[in-house]
Amino acid sequence: MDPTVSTPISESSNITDLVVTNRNGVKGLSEMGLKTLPKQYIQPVEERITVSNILPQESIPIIDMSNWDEPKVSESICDAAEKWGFFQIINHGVPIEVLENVKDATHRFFNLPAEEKRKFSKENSPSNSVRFGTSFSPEAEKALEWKDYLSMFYVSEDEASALWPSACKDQVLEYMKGSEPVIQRLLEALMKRINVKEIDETKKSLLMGSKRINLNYYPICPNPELTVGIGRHSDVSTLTILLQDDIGGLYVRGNNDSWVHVPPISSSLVINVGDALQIMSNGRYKSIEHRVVANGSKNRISVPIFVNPRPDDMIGPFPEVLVGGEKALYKQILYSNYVRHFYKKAHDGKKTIEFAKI
Ligand SMILES: O=C(O)CCC(=O)C(=O)O
Ligand SMILES: [Fe+2]
Repeated sequence: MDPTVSTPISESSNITDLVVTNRNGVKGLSEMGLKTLPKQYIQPVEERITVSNILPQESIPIIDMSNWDEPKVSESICDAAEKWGFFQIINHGVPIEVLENVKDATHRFFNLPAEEKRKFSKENSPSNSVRFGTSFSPEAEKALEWKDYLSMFYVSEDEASALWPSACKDQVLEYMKGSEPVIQRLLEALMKRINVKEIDETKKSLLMGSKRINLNYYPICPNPELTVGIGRHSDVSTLTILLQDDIGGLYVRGNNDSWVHVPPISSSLVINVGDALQIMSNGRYKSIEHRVVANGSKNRISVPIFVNPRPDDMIGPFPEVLVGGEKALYKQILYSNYVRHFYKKAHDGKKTIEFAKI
């Protein structure tokens, strides 16, 4: 072959090697300036977001938490969690500076040279609890997602200080610490409505016994309409606290086949119910499908904290919810088995929860 004629990268079968195996990430691909989307990223038509299935007039609730001890604030939180499973909070008490710092830290990490980020890939990472990767589960996916991520499971402050990337660890830890009071308040309000009057140590473990934080990076995409940033899924958390930048692109399942945009609101946090809370509340609070579009002109970031049970907790509907004779919809399952089931397949809407159904 004439060595001066190189194969256009978009036609190359080496895309998966470049992005996934060699850990350059989709950011590495994006920065090569390719003009068309590689076929590995082309989603089936039904998975793409088009104008025709968006409801522009709808929006998820926005809740002002400045007077969080007033009953009407708790009521709005519970109503939003029951009706939407998704809402935004403002005046939540996490300092703006902490939020800005974690966004800067996210850019700082992803702007590191590929060889620095690769130190945290599956095969190189100093710990199983820190992982740099791309897409969601590339081995199981028919079409890849246009996203890179750094995922960190929180074990302890010491472990985080020693093993998390120095480009972001301090800011990420501050954000996790700063969001603790609001997580506690949200869970207290949600528990009261379902008859759980006190969050004792056992409940605390089930509701917020472990945390995972992800830094998501969605680079500029040549044909955003043909792919997704993240495919349809619900989270496996009890609650997710999501910080997004000012670019937008997160959509939440509305009625029927429609999708509702979550517009960025400066200094707000997006809260959503995850599968674990749906199970514990016996379906009273519902985890809702959501997805992220790819963007043709801007690099987007988001930073979700997944508030989870501990991996070795057994989860199921709380006895307090069933006390009036309500039938349990879900069985008792080991949380780590549930999570394993989630990660071993591609994103597939709300199918994971079938695993827990009676
Ligand atoms: O980037 C977003 O807005 C949402 C991210 C998300 O849904 C997730 O990481 O589970
Ligand atoms: Fe999510």
